[in-house]
Amino acid sequence: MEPASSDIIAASGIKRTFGRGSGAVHVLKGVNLQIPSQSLIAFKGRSGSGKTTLINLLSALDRPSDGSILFEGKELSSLSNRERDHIRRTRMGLIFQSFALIPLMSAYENVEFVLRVSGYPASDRKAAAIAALDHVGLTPRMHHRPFEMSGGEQQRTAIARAIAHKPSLLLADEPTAELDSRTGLQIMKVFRNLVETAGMTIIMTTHDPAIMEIVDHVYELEDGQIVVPT
Ligand SMILES: Nc1ncnc2c1ncn2[C@@H]1O[C@H](COP(=O)(O)OP(=O)(O)OP(=O)(O)O)[C@@H](O)[C@H]1O
Repeated sequence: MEPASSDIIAASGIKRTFGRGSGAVHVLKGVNLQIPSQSLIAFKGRSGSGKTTLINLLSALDRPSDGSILFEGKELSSLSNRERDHIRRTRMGLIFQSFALIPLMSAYENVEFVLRVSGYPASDRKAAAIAALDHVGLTPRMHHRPFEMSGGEQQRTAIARAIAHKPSLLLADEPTAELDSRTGLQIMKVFRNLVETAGMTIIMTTHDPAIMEIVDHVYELEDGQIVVPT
């Protein structure tokens, strides 16, 4: 199938093998994917099926052993490391299961700090951090440090940090795994709002059937390939 211009990601024949020779592990064996812009997508699959490996490839943290990944029409593997870093820092946001916040900094400082180290213009940093925290409903808690916040608030801080530079793609590896189901659904509301109001595309991994019910598409990884999208 030809990639449609409205696809933010078009990947074909992606393979990823770790190791060599008799010790080689063939994790992805020819994954094809087309992700429409402004959609909320989940990858599912048993533990070890390659979800994190795929997220690392789509976010240009890793390179495929074979195959092509077009992100906003650009072939990621043809770019230098510097160009890939630039795309990741400007067009993508990453969120992890463990939040990964800096403990001694407030929510606001956590967001502002990441803008600072990624070279975001100094004159716009304060406004961008405040807008991102507002987007996830954290304005009242922005001067609290992580240990003074609930798990859901900490994850919303991590989301604010990932969206403050206004990326087009948000990649989230198990973002609700450490949260109870009610809080997990609140995070999904934040994601849905980002898709609807900020026009982002969100790709997440999950094991939670309740979450698979509320995303736009679920892709299942099995035996190194994507099986029937639902
Ligand atoms: N750098 C690496 N070197 C060798 N093997 C690796 C490497 N990274 C991942 N693997 C292997 O690839 C397979 C897929 O791992 P991956 O973390 O992508 O699975 P997953 O679907 O995200 O699992 P989980 O649901 O448990 O997080 C596993 O067998 C893992 O051991």
